Amino acid sequence: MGASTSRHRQCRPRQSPINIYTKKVRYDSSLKPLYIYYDPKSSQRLVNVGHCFNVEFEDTNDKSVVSDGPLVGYYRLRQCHFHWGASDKDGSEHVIDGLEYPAELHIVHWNAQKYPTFDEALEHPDGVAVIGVLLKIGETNPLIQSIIDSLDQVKEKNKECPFTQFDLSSLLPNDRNYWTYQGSLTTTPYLECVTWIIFQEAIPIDSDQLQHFRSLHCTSEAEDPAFILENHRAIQPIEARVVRSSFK
Ligand SMILES: COc1ccc([C@H]2OC(=S)NC2=O)c(OC)c1
Ligand SMILES: [Zn+2]
Repeated sequence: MGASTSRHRQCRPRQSPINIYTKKVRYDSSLKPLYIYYDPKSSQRLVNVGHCFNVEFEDTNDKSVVSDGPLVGYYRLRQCHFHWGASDKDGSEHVIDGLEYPAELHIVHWNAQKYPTFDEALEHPDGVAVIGVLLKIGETNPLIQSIIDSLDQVKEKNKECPFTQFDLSSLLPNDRNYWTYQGSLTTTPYLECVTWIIFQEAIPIDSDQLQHFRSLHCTSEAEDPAFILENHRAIQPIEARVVRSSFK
């Protein structure tokens, strides 16, 4: 390989999302059950960030955290958001044995035990922990409906509104079996700072609720309106990584 190509060939060995090929997953008996506690008083606001909407939480204290599982120490809850597709046929970022789900919830936490700020944590391989929850078409989800009922207040990019007393833990699946692997953020700058924890069990959302996500604007009030029809990244090469499971 010529010097010029080697200089330009970017080495990014741990990009996300990936296809989780369950036949190649390795059960790891040393993986502990996850400890997850989210205080509804931590939720603060709903923000349209242009490519999606975030529910943002107070992360100046340790009231809402995840620990154990594959993690060392505790990670503080910062925000959650969804990824979806232009139709119900696709939309999730992670794919299971080639099966795409219609959407995926990301719950973003950072290693506040080791790093002083979220922005600093983004710069380290153990800085961030994201819980991924797959969504499947099913009955109306009342928790997601509580978000949708406020989406009209953040229709345009950069708009935000108060969003308090949100019980995020009620969105988690009952079954806590999970897959875990080392990966990255799934939007630019794709920083390789994420320990991924993907639940095996999907949670329900109905088709009309998904359609509300697609009605959000990726444009500000001052611009001609355009919609966030989809915001999921294509799967990336697994490279030398192995996905571990907490279950046989
Ligand atoms: C500032 O906080 C965040 C949170 C998430 C992401 C993306 O990575 C994952 S995971 N989902 C995404 O949309 C991000 O990308 C720069 C920054
Ligand atoms: Zn995400």
